[in-house]
Amino acid sequence: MSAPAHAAPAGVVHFSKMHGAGNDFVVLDLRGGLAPPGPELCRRLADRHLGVGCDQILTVEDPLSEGAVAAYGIWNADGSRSQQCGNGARCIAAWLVRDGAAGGDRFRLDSPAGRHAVERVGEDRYRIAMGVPDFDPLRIPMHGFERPQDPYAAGDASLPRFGAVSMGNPHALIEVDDLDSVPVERIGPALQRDGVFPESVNVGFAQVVARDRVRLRVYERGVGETLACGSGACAAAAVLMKRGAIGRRATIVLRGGELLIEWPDDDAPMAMTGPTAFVYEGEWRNE
Ligand SMILES: N[C@@H](CCC[C@H](N)C(=O)O)C(=O)O
Repeated sequence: MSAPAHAAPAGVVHFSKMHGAGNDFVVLDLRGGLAPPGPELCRRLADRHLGVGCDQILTVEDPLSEGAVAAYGIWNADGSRSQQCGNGARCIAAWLVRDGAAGGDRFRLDSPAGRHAVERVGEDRYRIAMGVPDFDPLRIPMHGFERPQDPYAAGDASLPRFGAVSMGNPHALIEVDDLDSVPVERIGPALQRDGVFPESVNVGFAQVVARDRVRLRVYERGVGETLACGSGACAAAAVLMKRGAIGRRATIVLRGGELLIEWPDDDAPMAMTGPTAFVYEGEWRNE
């Protein structure tokens, strides 16, 4: 058995560079019980000038539950951990299919947020069951709106421009009229620092274009604005669908690509379908 990724033999770490709709990843194979990378190694790998460069580091790990083909872990570019990564889930699925470990076009994956049913629906396209969106402020977590009579907790339409939801990770959504003029770089970090979200938050800005089409930008926790955020697309769809602003099947248009989100009803798991891409294979010298 080889040594942990952050103490690899001769300081060499093999990785796959991938992206899903422009959200890019360094993928490390830690199956066989290899130790995960520490925050410092994640920051160095993610550095776009001095490292490989990516939004997230994803680890392929041994399954956590019976029937799953593998589990995956998620680290943001700043070294912090996350519980959910929609674009990452599709890329891990594609990685496992290429590896031969998936065993077919339908399989199950374990993530820190739970188990996901995966379906390969095209050469490089995957559909992932992303779980049931959770609007309970205590579980997002989001302070200040915990009482059941609060309009937010009740899912009331009286707060039409703001919403928050957990997709396993925390998301806030602000609906805007003109996405291109939103000061994403100012509002995103300000909301993340706000004590309302004790574990910080991924901040989405959505412009509804039609009942089945939404433009979205996301200022991600632990990264900054990315070209796409899969869980952010699900979160935006969840807030807008629950409010009735869009239908239950919608295309979310992100800066790096499009994701199809389907949520038949409030109690059903949400499904996200989108692209994956291998960019290159590499070796990182951990010196
Ligand atoms: N880009 C991801 C989300 C990655 C984690 C996020 N930044 C967090 O800290 O929760 C996606 O595609 O969902």
